Amino acid sequence: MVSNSAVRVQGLWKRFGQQVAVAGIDLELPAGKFIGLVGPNGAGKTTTLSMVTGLLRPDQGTVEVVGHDVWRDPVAVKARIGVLPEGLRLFERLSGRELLSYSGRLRGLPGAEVDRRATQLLDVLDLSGAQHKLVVDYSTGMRKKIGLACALLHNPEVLFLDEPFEGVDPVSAQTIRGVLERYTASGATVVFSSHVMELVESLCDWVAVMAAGRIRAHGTLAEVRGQAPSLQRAFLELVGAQGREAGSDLDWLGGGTR
Ligand SMILES: Nc1ncnc2c1ncn2[C@@H]1O[C@H](COP(=O)(O)OP(=O)(O)OP(=O)(O)O)[C@@H](O)[C@H]1O
Repeated sequence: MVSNSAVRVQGLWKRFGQQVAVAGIDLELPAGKFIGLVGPNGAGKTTTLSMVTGLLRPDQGTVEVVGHDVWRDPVAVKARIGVLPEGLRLFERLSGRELLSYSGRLRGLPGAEVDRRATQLLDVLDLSGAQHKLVVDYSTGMRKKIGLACALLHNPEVLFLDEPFEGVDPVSAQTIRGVLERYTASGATVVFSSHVMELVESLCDWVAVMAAGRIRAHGTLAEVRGQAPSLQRAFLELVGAQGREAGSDLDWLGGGTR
C-alpha cells in the first residue's frame, strides 16, 4: 500500500520574525508505524506537523508524504492523509453526523458509503447518542473524537494528530487508542505529537524527539530510550532539563512573607 517512508523531510526551516520555530530538520518516518513526535512546549512540533500536512508553507526545505511532494503535488498528498490539527476548528452549527457527511462528500465518497462509515465511526467512538447534537454543544473530548472520525473517514494512508489526547478523559482516550491501534495494525501510519511520555512509550514503536526547532533523537523506542530507565528520563536528558531543581528560585513560595 505504501512506500518504505511515510514522510521524508529535508532541510525544513520556519521562522516567525526573529523566532526560529524549525531549524533545518531532516527526518524520515517509516511507514506502518505508530510514531510519536515529542518535545517540550515551543519545540516546534505543531509548526513541523503544519508544514508536513500542507497547512503552513516552509521557508526552506522539502516534504514528501508517501512519495508525493506536499507543496508541488498537494492534491495527491491531501487525498492520502488525515489530519487532526491543533486548535481544531469545526463547523459548529452542524451536528456530528452532518459534519461527517460533509467531510465524506468533500472527499468524493459516494453518499451511501459515507453513511455506512459514519455510522460505524460514531458507534466505535461512542458518539452515536450525540450524533444529532450540534458540534457547538460537544465537550472537548467529543470534539477530538468527531475530528478524528472526520480524519479517518476516507481511510487515509497516514494520519497526523496534534495532541490527540489533550483534554480527553481516560475512557475516551482508551477508545481513541483502540481505534488507532486497529488502524496501524492494517499497515497505515500514525504520526502524533504529545508531551505525555508514558502515553508515547505505551503506544509508539518509533519516536522523534524535538527541542528548540531541531530533532534531538529519532528511532525505535528502544533506540531513543537507550540506557535510560524510561522514555521520560531519556527525554529529560535529551532536552537538557535533568537535574534542574524545579522552583528553587521561588524562595517566597509556600513560606516567608505573605
Ligand atoms: N504563528 C506564529 N507566530 C509567531 N511565532 C510562532 C507562531 N507559531 C509558532 N510560533 C513560535 O514558534 C515556536 C514553536 O512553536 P510550536 O507551536 O511549533 O511548538 P510546539 O512544540 O508545538 O509547542 P507546544 O507543545 O507548546 O504546543 C515557539 O517559540 C512559538 O512561540
